[in-house]
Amino acid sequence: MLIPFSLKNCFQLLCNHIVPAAGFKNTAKSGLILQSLSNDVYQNLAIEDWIHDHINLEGKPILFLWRNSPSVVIGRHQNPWQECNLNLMREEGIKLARRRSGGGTVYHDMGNINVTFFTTKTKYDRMENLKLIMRALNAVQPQLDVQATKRFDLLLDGQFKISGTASKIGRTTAYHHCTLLCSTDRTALSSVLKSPYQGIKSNATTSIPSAVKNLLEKDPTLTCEVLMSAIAAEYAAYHQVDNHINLINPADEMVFPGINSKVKELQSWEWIYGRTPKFNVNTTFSVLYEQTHLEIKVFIDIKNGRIEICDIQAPDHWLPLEIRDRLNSSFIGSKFCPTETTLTNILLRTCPEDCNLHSKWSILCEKIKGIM
Ligand SMILES: Nc1ncnc2c1ncn2[C@@H]1O[C@H](COP(=O)(O)OC(=O)CCCC[C@@H]2CCSS2)[C@@H](O)[C@H]1O
Repeated sequence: MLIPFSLKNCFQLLCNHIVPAAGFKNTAKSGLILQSLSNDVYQNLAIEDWIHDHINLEGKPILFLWRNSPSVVIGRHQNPWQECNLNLMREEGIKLARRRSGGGTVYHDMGNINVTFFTTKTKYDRMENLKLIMRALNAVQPQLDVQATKRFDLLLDGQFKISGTASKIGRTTAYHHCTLLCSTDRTALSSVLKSPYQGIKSNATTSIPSAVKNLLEKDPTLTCEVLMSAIAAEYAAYHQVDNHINLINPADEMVFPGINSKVKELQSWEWIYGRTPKFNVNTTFSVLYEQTHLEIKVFIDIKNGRIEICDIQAPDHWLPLEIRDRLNSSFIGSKFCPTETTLTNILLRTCPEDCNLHSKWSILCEKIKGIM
């Protein structure tokens, strides 16, 4: 049963969960089922952080159900240039988010359900949570063949991934979150999770691609709504809590004090791109200039998302050495990002009056933007 949460009773409920150190009495007897009213990936990830940071989960686990508008969610230690097609995502308005948990990259849309299990660190048990999801699935469709793997994926018919797992373990609390593919756009999923960028070297965590399937393709009655209610019902039965799905608004500062600053941090360039482990790009491209093909070599070192070393090598007769060196050093410190303003300003700073050089540098800039 869905119960819209009034601000007052939501606050009350959450207060009951807030750590006693924050001055609130903790009187809640059992767990809680929450569902987000927002489809914004940053707001929903911020709710996870907020609960992780503020709530005393001792004897009171929380289940959080949420869905996002089209987004790609990378793991904490990943490289977005290696994992997805950033240009396509920009064109299609698909958000990019970096989560706090480790692991690989997944695609979310309204056909994908996210399930977060919050517990104390001692009660944290991913296999137990996956078994709960499997029981929920079998309760609505007993014929489904779903198995959990050693990596905590859920496989349909022994071969198609329908769920991926990640987790964050804090000092006292932990959460395990997983996806569940119900009716996701599989074409978008596979095109967006294909990186077109060549020559990247890094130690970042790499994703493990699998063949995926939607539960709705197996059985058209398995809609997101049906699956979310089934998971909530199974959770309520297992943890002996109310079968209410409490709807929460992650934009509500009254209920979640400090939530907006968490959202801002998750949306920031510094968190999404700047947290990428150090990497380099070593590539070559060909430029057509006055009917001749020129080979341009590029070597760029990127640290904290910014260019640390830049070595663009073009034939000397085409781009004088001195200019090339000036251009290379102008890049240092710039964000590795095609909308970075310094990319265009470099042009004016380096060769303010030379039209010929301007046009050559514009060509190079466009090519370099293409690898960002
Ligand atoms: N939504 C979704 N669900 C299941 N599998 C997916 C999904 N999107 C992509 N994939 C497949 O998984 C691999 C990556 O697998 P890999 O094992 O590398 O990574 C994961 O599974 C991470 C799961 C993170 C879950 C969090 C829960 C809330 S926020 S995100 C990818 O290349 C695709 O083949």
